Amino acid sequence: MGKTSLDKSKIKFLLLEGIHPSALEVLRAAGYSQIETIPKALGPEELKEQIADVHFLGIRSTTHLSADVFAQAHKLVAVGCFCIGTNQVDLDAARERGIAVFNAPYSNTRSVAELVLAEAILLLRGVPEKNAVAHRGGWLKSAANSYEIRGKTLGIVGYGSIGTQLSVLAEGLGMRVVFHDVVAKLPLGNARQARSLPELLAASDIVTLHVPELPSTKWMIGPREIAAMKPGAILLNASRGTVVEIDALADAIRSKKLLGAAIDVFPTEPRGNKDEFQSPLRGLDNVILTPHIGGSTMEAQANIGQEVAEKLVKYSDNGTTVSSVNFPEVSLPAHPGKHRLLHIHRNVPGVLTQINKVFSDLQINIAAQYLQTSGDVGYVVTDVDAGSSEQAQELLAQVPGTIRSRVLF
Ligand SMILES: NC(=O)C1=CN([C@@H]2O[C@H](COP(=O)(O)OP(=O)(O)OC[C@H]3O[C@@H](n4cnc5c(N)ncnc54)[C@H](O)[C@@H]3O)[C@@H](O)[C@H]2O)C=CC1
Ligand SMILES: O=C(O)CCC(=O)C(=O)O
Repeated sequence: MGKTSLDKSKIKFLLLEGIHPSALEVLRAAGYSQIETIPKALGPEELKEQIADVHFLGIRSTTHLSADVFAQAHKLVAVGCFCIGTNQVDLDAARERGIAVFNAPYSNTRSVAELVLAEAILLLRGVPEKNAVAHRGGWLKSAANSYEIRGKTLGIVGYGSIGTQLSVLAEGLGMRVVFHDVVAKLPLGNARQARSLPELLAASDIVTLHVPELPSTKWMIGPREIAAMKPGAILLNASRGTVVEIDALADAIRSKKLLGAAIDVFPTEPRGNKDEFQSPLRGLDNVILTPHIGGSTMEAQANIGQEVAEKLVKYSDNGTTVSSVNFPEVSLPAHPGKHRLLHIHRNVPGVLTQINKVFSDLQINIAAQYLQTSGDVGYVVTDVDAGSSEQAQELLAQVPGTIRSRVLF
């Protein structure tokens, strides 16, 4: 891969999936003007065409970036996931091509916790079903199967940023909280950590899922786990669509094993608002179906837009990779009066020696140098006096093991 060293006016951003305008404000304020926005996700073929000349790509949860797609993204420097989850991106393939990936790990967590709690209350009162019946001209005034939330047990699977916030909010409403996590976690308030998933399932009136998409969480809730839940319990999933076997859930709702469910994420989701949503859960009145909007509040989206755009700008302007999810993390100071050479390479012995040989052969004085490695990739940043970088940049790009090099003026 060759060198990348561009004037800001030539750097292209492509923002997909209706990323909040706060991102554009940050990019424009930083001097970037070539910014294209598309309100939906793109399929692989369209994506390959669109990203061929793009330097920075912004996506949310629906755009899949595979090794195959990255193979066509010859100019891509970084990807911003304007969300928490990065399961939609082949992070290893990106790193191997020297493409840094960033996300917003916290900004929408409160929004998810609020939605889940509201859904739990509505489902315990049978509101989705009563509402659907009323829309069809019916009248379902009854206390049967309607319960207060206080005193009920909430089982939280995945006690991370979202799970812990939910724990605190639920206890505020008088709920008991039990959680399951693969890591030992400090229980907040009076919550307690279950010894296993089956123990949580057996103890909970409401089970809510807040795990990332991982091989270990794929189809984590299937027929066996649903059978282990209390009769008349409720299942909430605002994590990832691959965590719950949706046919098993539909069966459990139809057989009345479960009283209701709220599902925000699906194994297959439409790419945009004009595409049809298909699911075996359609038509089941006591299932709340939402179009992956757990994090879709104005507050969360504005914050995410700003946060991720700032990370892209920092990487573009200064080389800083702090909080990248797939890349060696380096925090860099400003470099006034210096040129900054960024070198991404295979993490094999001898590359740093070769890099520094370039500077010594050219008799270039190194003002500062930073190195970090992550797995199979190394990242070396070298500040040199302005005016001496051009020849060095050309020779650095030829160092064996180079993945990508860039110079910042
Ligand atoms: N519906 C929506 O719009 C949104 C969905 N999400 C999803 O929610 C997920 C969770 O978000 P955060 O709480 O911020 O993540 P987090 O990383 O803070 O917490 C996840 C927790 O799950 C635990 N975990 C991992 N594997 C597990 C397993 N097999 N069993 C039990 N626990 C396990 C981890 O140890 C961690 O404590 C995200 O990865 C994302 O996929 C996030 C934001 C919005
Ligand atoms: O808002 C989105 O597009 C995705 C939210 C989400 O699932 C996440 O943040 O991981």
